[in-house]
Amino acid sequence: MSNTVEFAKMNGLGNKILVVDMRGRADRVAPQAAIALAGDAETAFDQIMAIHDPRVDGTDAFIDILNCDGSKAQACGNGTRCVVQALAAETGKKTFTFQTVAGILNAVEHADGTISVDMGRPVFEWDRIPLAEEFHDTRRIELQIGPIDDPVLHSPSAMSMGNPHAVFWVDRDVMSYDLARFGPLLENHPIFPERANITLAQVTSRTAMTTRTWERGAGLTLACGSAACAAAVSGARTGRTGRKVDVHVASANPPGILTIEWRESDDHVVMTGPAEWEWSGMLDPATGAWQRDHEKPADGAAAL
Ligand SMILES: N[C@@H](CCC[C@H](N)C(=O)O)C(=O)O
Repeated sequence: MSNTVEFAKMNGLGNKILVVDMRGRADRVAPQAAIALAGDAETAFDQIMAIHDPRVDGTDAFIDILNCDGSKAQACGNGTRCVVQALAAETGKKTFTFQTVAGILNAVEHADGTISVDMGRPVFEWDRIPLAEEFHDTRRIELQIGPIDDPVLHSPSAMSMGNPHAVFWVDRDVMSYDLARFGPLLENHPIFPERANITLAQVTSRTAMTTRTWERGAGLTLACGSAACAAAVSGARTGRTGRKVDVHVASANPPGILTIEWRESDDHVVMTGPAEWEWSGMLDPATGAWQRDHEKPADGAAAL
């Protein structure tokens, strides 16, 4: 293979991530390369996190995020934790500042290996989420699915965490809903002009909830970090929870929790959770051709 770059296959609670090192280059991972990598069982991923040279002073990198359908995403919480783990292993640094199309993100790797990402401020205005119609109060928008007089899901909270989210509040186990069927209909509903990530959330206490997400551009994934942030913020915003919540991601594998705090002091949302390196290799960002390199290092640390 010519024209190759290093990449790492990683995951955040099972959310499949390819961290691709595009530093020192002017091109980007081509959407057709992403689609080819997504279609191969070994490199199948939910998001690519492409690390580019910094574009503004004071940042460590610009991160370009692609979904497995080749579309761009503005935010990816689980993927950002993977980038932090990979760069921390490479550099020994513990704190990072990244630029994404949605803005600047600060992140830190803690001594226990968990990673916190400051995901920024949530956005609630209907035209900035964006929604196609004016809603004065986006804590509960008019949208339902199923029989008109007995909807299966209805009245989600809508918001942007850099990317658009709708959170449906449910009383039953989130795994008991046919999200594979409803997800695509809701993701592509005309109310969401840029599509949306669709989450089911069951609140279990003032400090805990369980979620499951159909991701825009990726479908059913094992975990979604920005959706966990959206669910936690929407829980607090609608009075269902306090501002610090343990989000149990129902389908996560390995099982796990994301702790989300919507800080009163500065309105920022901080997500804390794990990241895991699986293996590394080289890929061609134009075509998606790839080959595997390293086996897992003894200390389990990420390696690009
Ligand atoms: N898995 C991600 C979310 C990725 C982006 C999303 N599919 C979108 O298009 O907005 C996460 O952990 O946040």
